[in-house]
Amino acid sequence: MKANIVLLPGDGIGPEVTQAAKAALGAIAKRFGHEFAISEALMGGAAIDATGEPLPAKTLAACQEADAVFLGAVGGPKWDKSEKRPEQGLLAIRKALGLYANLRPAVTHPALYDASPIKADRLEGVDIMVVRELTGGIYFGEKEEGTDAAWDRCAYSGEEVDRVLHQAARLAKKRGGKVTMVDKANVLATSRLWRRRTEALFAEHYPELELEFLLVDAAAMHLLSRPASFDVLVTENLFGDILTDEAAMLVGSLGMLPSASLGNSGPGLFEPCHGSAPDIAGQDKANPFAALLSSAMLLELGLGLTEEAQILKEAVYDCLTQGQCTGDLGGKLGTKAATQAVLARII
Ligand SMILES: NC(=O)C1=CN([C@@H]2O[C@H](COP(=O)(O)OP(=O)(O)OC[C@H]3O[C@@H](n4cnc5c(N)ncnc54)[C@H](O)[C@@H]3O)[C@@H](O)[C@H]2O)C=CC1
Ligand SMILES: CC(C)CC(=O)C(=O)O
Ligand SMILES: [Mg+2]
Repeated sequence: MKANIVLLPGDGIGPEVTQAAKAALGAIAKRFGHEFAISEALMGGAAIDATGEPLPAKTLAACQEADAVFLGAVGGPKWDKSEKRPEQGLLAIRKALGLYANLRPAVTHPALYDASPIKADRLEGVDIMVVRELTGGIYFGEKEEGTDAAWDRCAYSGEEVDRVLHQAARLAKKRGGKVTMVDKANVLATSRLWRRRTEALFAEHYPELELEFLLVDAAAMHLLSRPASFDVLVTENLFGDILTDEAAMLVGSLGMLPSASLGNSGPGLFEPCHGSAPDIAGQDKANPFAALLSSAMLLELGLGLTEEAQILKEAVYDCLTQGQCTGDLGGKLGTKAATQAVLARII
């Protein structure tokens, strides 16, 4: 097949892990005879430096015309005090492409049990699909920032809630048949909206699914004490952001968590859950597997190439089984060598 893929390397370790993704997509294309036109565009801090904007119009236009988009990571101390922030570009592209559902799978693997701070017996069989609402809530509300006071508005419409709930329910039907909805309904009005919409929507459309409600503080605890009891976890933007970094440590490292951001039409955006990791940037230390697993999601969910995605995932997991991984997982390989180990299993 022919596909137009746009890469947004971004900042910090973003370009390092994007190189890994590019190499893997190239290797898959070669093995299966696909023609992937892979191009790169400016995004985040790199784009601010070059153009003054975190998401230049040219970049957005290229993404809108693409079949799929891959993003490394954006941000870093260099831009933390600047008027325009790299992260604004990330929020803007998610909004512009209508990517309201962010799928973040957290799946444990026996080869990584030692890398997790959680006891191995709790990690057996953990396979959680977090569905994070991505274009609403407090990240997108009005804000005011004064020297002595500041506020952020958190707002959701029923429609915004329903569409991501449908996405979560459809996934649960194909998986273990359970949905956990996480909110703070004992305090927040928006959470009470989420709860009412969830009760009504599941009663009407998905009565066959098991439905669980958890308050977010307790959910953070249950994720560690009984992670294997979760199937699909659906939640609002802020809670999903936080809980998925926690879930990454069930797997063993933030460098292991991939994601797919999807809307109703147009290209999906595929990105590791981690940030630009300034503390290890430029040192060949970044774990490229979250980026490679995000590339597998791009192949499967972005381009419909299921077999190709499976080959890439198996290559990553085989490396893990053989201990061929980066330092965050207890391995000895650098980013480039870990990527090569995966590529050697694809060709
Ligand atoms: N999607 C994105 O572009 C995101 C961007 N950010 C931005 O990234 C910058 C740094 O944020 P932090 O809070 O430090 O979060 P971070 O996710 O960049 O790093 C947190 C910790 O995890 C480690 N880590 C992250 N990815 C890793 C990988 N692939 N391999 C090995 N270790 C890895 C880092 O070294 C660091 O110790 C900030 O500017 C933040 O706004 C943060 C999260 C997501
Ligand atoms: C700019 C932030 C919302 C990025 C982030 O932490 C994430 O998407 O996980
Ligand atoms: Mg995050």
